[in-house]
Amino acid sequence: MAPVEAEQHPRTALALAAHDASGRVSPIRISRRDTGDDDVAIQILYCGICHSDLHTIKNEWKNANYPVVPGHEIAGLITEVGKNVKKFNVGDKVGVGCMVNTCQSCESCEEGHENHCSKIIFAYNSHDRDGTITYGGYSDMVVVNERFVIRFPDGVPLDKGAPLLCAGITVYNPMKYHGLDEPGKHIGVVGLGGLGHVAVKFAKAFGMRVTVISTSPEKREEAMETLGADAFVVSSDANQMKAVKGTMHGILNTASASMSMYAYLALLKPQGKMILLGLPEKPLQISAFSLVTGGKTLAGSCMGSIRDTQEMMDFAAKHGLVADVELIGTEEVNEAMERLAKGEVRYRFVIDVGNTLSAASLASSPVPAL
Ligand SMILES: NC(=O)C1=CN([C@@H]2O[C@H](COP(=O)(O)OP(=O)(O)OC[C@H]3O[C@@H](n4cnc5c(N)ncnc54)[C@H](OP(=O)(O)O)[C@@H]3O)[C@@H](O)[C@H]2O)C=CC1
Ligand SMILES: O=C/C=C/c1ccc(O)c(O)c1
Ligand SMILES: [Zn+2]
Ligand SMILES: [Zn+2]
Repeated sequence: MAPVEAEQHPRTALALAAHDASGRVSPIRISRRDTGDDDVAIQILYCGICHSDLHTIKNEWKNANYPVVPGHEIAGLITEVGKNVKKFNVGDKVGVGCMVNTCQSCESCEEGHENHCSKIIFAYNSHDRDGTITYGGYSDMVVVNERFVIRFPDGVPLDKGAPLLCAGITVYNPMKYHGLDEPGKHIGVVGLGGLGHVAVKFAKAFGMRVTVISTSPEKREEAMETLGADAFVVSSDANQMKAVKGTMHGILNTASASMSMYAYLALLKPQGKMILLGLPEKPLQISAFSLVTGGKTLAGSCMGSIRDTQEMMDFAAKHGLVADVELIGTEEVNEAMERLAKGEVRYRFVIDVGNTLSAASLASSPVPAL
């Protein structure tokens, strides 16, 4: 379907958009739809920067529909509700994650696993029902069907809670559905970034033993002392890897780049499971022997349903679990993207949209209309 020009929508909003595969964003004026009967309008205050945003704007997945306005860790306040809206009121603290609609009638949708709907509409870079391309949370407002809106529980702050809307649910979901939420079990977390660091926190909240497997020796101290990991293994150190061989019930693999799976699969116990979460640009390298020997399972997991996302947020509130964030202004996003590409973030950049994305704050840079 050819994209319909988005300026047909009646409302204007400010946003940051990528226009090419350079990995950079710049201010833009976009349009948003009016608040429909089943919609809420949200003033966006914070938005996390997920590595998927970077994969997408660099066109690493070869599906970018420029201009791309990224952002699917959206937190803010409801400013308007449509006449059929039942769950929310003006002023409520809410969030929006990776999806903003699905078909609502297929088997996956009916079973409450709408994250697996083949007609899923992602928060950005996706064809919406009216043919326009969706724009994400690097923007001052958004209009979303209420079914795809998450309530922020008391005690979860909007800035540190925003990353839970993608990173949080993406790691919580496989823990819940693969039996990796049981006290005493040993879980490995590959990659200590946005997903990885919240995986450590959820696993500890479930009472598990957690080992981080990282390419970055400099993350050891923080992983163990601040995040609460029980052990830290540098993947390039054969002795360290050997010491934990065959000890893990499960591994969450959050690496954003391609890798050889051999040494990582060797860390699993017989019948252990590795769950792939990372979506690298290039294929992974794997030998059948790594799986067949020991009867191991290699699985994938994609985000989580709206029901599970709300459950995860409520669990986070109960356990005082939030992301470790570096709060940045809109003018720092391009530098943040460069640091994210190098694995330098501790551990999630969150854009302070409410305080730094306004026509006045962008006055020094031209804001082209789309
Ligand atoms: N399945 C799903 O539903 C979702 C998938 N994703 C995907 O998950 C991945 C991670 O996202 P996010 O946590 O935001 O990214 P981050 O960049 O924050 O973290 C990724 C981490 O991967 C590790 N890493 C990087 N390169 C390599 C490598 N060559 N070998 C091993 N480890 C490596 C680094 O950790 P260290 O320094 O510790 O080695 C890095 O910090 C992305 O590909 C993203 O697109 C994201 C959300 C949802
Ligand atoms: O950050 C989350 C992205 C998840 C995702 C999963 C599957 C897929 O095809 C995507 O384009 C994104
Ligand atoms: Zn994401
Ligand atoms: Zn569906």
